Amino acid sequence: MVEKRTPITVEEALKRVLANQKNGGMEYVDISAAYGRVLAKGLIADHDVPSFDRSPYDGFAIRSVDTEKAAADNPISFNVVGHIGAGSVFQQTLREKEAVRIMTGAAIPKGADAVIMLEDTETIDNDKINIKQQMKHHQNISFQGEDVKKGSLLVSKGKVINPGIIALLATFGYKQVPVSKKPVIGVLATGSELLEVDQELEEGKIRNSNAYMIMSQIERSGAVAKYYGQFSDQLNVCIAQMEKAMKDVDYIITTGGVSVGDFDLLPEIYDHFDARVLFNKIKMRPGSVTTVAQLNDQLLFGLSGNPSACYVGFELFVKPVIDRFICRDKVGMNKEKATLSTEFPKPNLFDRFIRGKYEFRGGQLVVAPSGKDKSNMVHSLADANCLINLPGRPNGYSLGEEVDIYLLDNHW
Ligand SMILES: Nc1nc2c(c(=O)[nH]1)N[C@H]1C(S)=C(S)[C@@H](COP(=O)(O)OP(=O)(O)OC[C@H]3O[C@@H](n4cnc5c(N)ncnc54)[C@H](O)[C@@H]3O)O[C@H]1N2
Ligand code: MOO
Repeated sequence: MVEKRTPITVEEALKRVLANQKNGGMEYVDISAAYGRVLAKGLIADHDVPSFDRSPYDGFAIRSVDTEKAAADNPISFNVVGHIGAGSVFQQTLREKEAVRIMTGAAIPKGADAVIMLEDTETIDNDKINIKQQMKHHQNISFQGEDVKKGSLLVSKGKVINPGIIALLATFGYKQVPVSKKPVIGVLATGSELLEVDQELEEGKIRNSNAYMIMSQIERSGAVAKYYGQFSDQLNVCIAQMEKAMKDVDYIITTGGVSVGDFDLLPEIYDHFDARVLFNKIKMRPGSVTTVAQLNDQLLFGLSGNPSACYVGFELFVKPVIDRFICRDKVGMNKEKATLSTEFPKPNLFDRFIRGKYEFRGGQLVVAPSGKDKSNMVHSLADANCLINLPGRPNGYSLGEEVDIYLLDNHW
C-alpha cells in the first residue's frame, strides 16, 4: 500500500523548519575576505570622519574676512606662506592676508576659515596671489564629523557586507572583521540513473545536475557546501554515506528518492536513523514532495530529484535556515510586487513558484516565466532571476495582474 501523505501549506512548512534551527556563532576574518559575509556585531564609530576639518578642493586656505572688499575690479593680494598636500599639516596660524596653498584632503590650517579653488585665483608669482571675489565664513570646508559622528552606529549586526561596508570597515581600522560562521552543508544525490558530469550519456541515464546546482545555491546563500557524492538506489550504501556526512556537517541535503516510488529510499533512511519527519508533502508546485526531517540538532532536507522542484525547495526552505544560522538581518528571499506580462490560465489549487525573469519596463517591474514550467525541466532555471508566486486558485491568472516575486540574486 502506498503511503498517503498529508500536505501542509508553505507557511506551515517554513514555520516547522525554522523552529528547529541553530546559530553558528562568530569568527574573525581578514578584511580582504569579508566581502559577502554577514556582520556578527553592530559597529559603533570610535572617531569622527573626517577626524579633522579638511579641504574638499585644490586651492588656497584663507581668512574669509580678508576678502570682504574683494571684487572683479578690486583684487586683494595675499601672501602665500605655505604649501600643503593631503597628509601634511601647516604648523603656524594664518595671519591677515595670508594664504596657504592646499590640496584636496589636507587639513585646514589654524586661523583659516575658507578655501578658494585654484581656478578662482590669479597667480602673481610663487608667493603672491590675487583674489577677486568674496568668500563666506566656512565656505568650502569638509568639517570634522560631517560624514560620521563618533558614537554613531556604523553598520548594524546581520548586514551582508557589501563594498560600501568594506570601505567603512577600513575607514575605522577593522583589519579583522567579526562575521557569522558559515554552516557547512553536506550534499548527496541519489538515483541509479545518475551519471557523473564527465560521463558519456547512456540509454535511460542522465547526468547529475542537481548536486552541482545545490552546491552553488549553498554558496550563493553564504554557506559552505561539502559534496558526499552520488549513489545508486541501494539502501545500505546511502545510509553509510549519510552517517558519514552527519558527523561533520551542520545540515544535509539529499536530492531524489523522496517520493513514493519503489526506489525512493529517503523515507526508509529517515526511519533507520529514527529522524523526526517534520513534513513530507507541501501544497506547492513544484517541489510538493519536499521533505524535511530532524535528527538531534541537524536538519535533513530531502529535496526532489526533479531539477526545478529541487531548486525551489532549496530557496524556500534551506535558504531561510542558512539566513538564521548566519544571523542575517533578513530571512529568506527578498520580495517585490510585479505585473504579469503573460497569462496563466491553468487552474491550480496548490501555490505555484514559477521560475521567472523580471525587468523594469517604463519604470514598472514586469515579470514572465523564464522558460517552460515543468518541475522536471532544467533550462528555465538558467535565465531565472526570481520565483513568481501564484497562490492556488481555481481560475488561473490574467495578463496585467499584480503578483509577488521572490528575488534570487539580490541578497543585500
Ligand atoms: N505516484 C507518485 N509519483 C510521483 C509523485 C507522487 O506524489 N506520487 N510525485 C511526483 C513529483 S511532484 C515529483 S517532484 C517527483 C519527485 O520524485 P523524487 O524526489 O523521489 O525524485 P526521483 O524520483 O529520484 O527523481 C525525479 C526525477 O528527477 C531526476 N533526477 C533525480 N536526481 C537528479 C539529479 N541529481 N540531477 C538531475 N536530475 C535528477 C530523475 O531522473 C527523475 O526524472 O516524483 C513524482 N512522482
Ligand atoms: O514536487 Mo513535484 O515538483 O510538485 O513536481
